Amino acid sequence: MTQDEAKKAAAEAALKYVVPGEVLGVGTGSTVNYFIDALARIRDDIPGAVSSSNASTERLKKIGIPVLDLNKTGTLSIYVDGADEANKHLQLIKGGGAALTREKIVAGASRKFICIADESKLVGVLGKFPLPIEVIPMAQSYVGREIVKLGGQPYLRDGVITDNGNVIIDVRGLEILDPVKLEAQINQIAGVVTVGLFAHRPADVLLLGTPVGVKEIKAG
Ligand SMILES: O=C[C@H](O)[C@H](O)[C@H](O)COP(=O)(O)O
Repeated sequence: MTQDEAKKAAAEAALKYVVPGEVLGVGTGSTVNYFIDALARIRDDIPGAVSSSNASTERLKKIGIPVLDLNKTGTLSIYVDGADEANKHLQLIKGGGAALTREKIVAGASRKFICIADESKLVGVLGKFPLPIEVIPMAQSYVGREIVKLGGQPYLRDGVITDNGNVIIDVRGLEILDPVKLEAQINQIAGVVTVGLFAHRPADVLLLGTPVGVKEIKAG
């Protein structure tokens, strides 16, 4: 099984969590793209979706699913999104596609967060994947210096501006032993919009595509 087939299998497995007649939250990335393709088959059951990026918005509109404003929908039943890394507590690193802030907002506004990924994303300790941080442009050097104090090596992601008009700093060299603490520490730095650590609000269900089928891991 290729990595793409594993992503697709995980994405298809998430369909069973979709509540007919209810608006859902949709994340961003190559795994979510498979989920959006799958949603096309049941689009008549879906009144609309809240999207975490301009890219997903375009894709949802193409298959005829209305994209709604989170300020008008209230709490969502489910949010489906991928991850760059996940641990067994379903804490995640996200933001490889620069959509982390809107993703964290929609995840926070949803009752259930279903994470879909291929099995390579499951790790013992988070931090091998460079940790993305969305930063207000004028603060990029300052935030970089503060990250060095925390033991990380900050790299500006070249040529990337987020959907919110900000920059991304990727942090290497962090072994994240206490994700909840590090998330709070980085989010405290002035100029940080948010860090791509989803530890305070981890996923509720992790669907992992493996060669022997989709493995479901639940929180707790
Ligand atoms: O900003 C992007 C998101 O956090 C994605 O969910 C994450 O990068 C995983 O993407 P993919 O499904 O392409 O591996």
